[in-house]
Amino acid sequence: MRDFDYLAASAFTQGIRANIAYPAESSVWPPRVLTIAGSDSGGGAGIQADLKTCQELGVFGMSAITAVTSQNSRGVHAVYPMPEEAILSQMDAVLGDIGAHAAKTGMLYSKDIVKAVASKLDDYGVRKLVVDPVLVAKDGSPLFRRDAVNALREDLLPRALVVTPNLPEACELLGVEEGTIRSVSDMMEAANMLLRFGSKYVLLKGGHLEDEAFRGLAIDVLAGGDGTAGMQPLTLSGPRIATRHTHGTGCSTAAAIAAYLARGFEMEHAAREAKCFVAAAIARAVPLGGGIGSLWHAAHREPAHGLQ
Ligand SMILES: Nc1ncnc2c1ncn2[C@@H]1O[C@H](COP(=O)(O)OP(=O)(O)O)[C@@H](O)[C@H]1O
Ligand SMILES: Cc1ncc(COP(=O)(O)O)c(N)n1
Repeated sequence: MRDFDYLAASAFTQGIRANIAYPAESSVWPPRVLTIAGSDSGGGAGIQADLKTCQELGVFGMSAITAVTSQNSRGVHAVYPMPEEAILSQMDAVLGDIGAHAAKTGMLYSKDIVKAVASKLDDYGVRKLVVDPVLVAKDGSPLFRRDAVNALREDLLPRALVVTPNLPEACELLGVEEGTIRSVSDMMEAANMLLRFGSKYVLLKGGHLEDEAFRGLAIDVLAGGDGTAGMQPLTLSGPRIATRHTHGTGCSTAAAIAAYLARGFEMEHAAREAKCFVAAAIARAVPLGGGIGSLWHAAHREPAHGLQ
């Protein structure tokens, strides 16, 4: 089997090939996703990654920018948070007119921004909410103020359909030392503990996991669902691609989940398809700049993947 041939079997690619017939009503088609996140001038993460992902996955992407970052493959040079008023005004403009079938939050930076966004999402009754609790960039630069963590826990997670932390973010949310989650079984325990903050699902991403027993694999854990808190979570696993060019993996995963949810997929299906989409984009990552290169979002439709 050629690398990533397995992607050809995904429901999404089959759907694209078969030209999925969407219902004609404009309230349903095209499916729409609002991303509420920071701008990454380097084009690899944040709003830029989210909108590329939406376009690739057949949904109409819209944005409310929470902060402008001057960023490239080597790191974050500066962060300019937007005034809350400007963020809420973007959300009103989009949600009050075009509407969104799902929303995704990324970099929210401060307690005040988290609280304001949470309350605005309530006003519009956005139910399919994917919260990516973005805290640090791949080079380790902080993308949040410390006061945002508690607000994420108390104000946003209870409203989320799914929260998608990586391992350091999960430790921060749980208030344990970074590096505490060291194995897949630690991930399962942590994912169940994160459910206590009130999201319906937790997708704990294992890109940072260094578990010798699972070398060669990139494993995520999905916990939650109807009445399943405390039960054994699911593992979603795929080959670990040997590359350092992973700028934008987290944003693209959360945006892809939002896109699939907007298209009507159930959570497990959306998470599995998102993982396949991101795996292809990592396999074809572009080593632009002198640091950590970015994903290539069009990879899933390239002939090399047997998808056309
Ligand atoms: N080298 C890799 N090969 C394959 N999949 C990866 C790799 N690194 C991360 N992933 C996957 O990419 C997604 C994002 O994971 P992660 O890197 O943990 O998030 P973040 O970008 O927020 O730090 C997860 O589904 C994870 O399993
Ligand atoms: C504006 C912004 N938002 C999020 C990230 C995290 O990126 P990643 O997806 O690699 O964790 C980033 N570097 N910049």
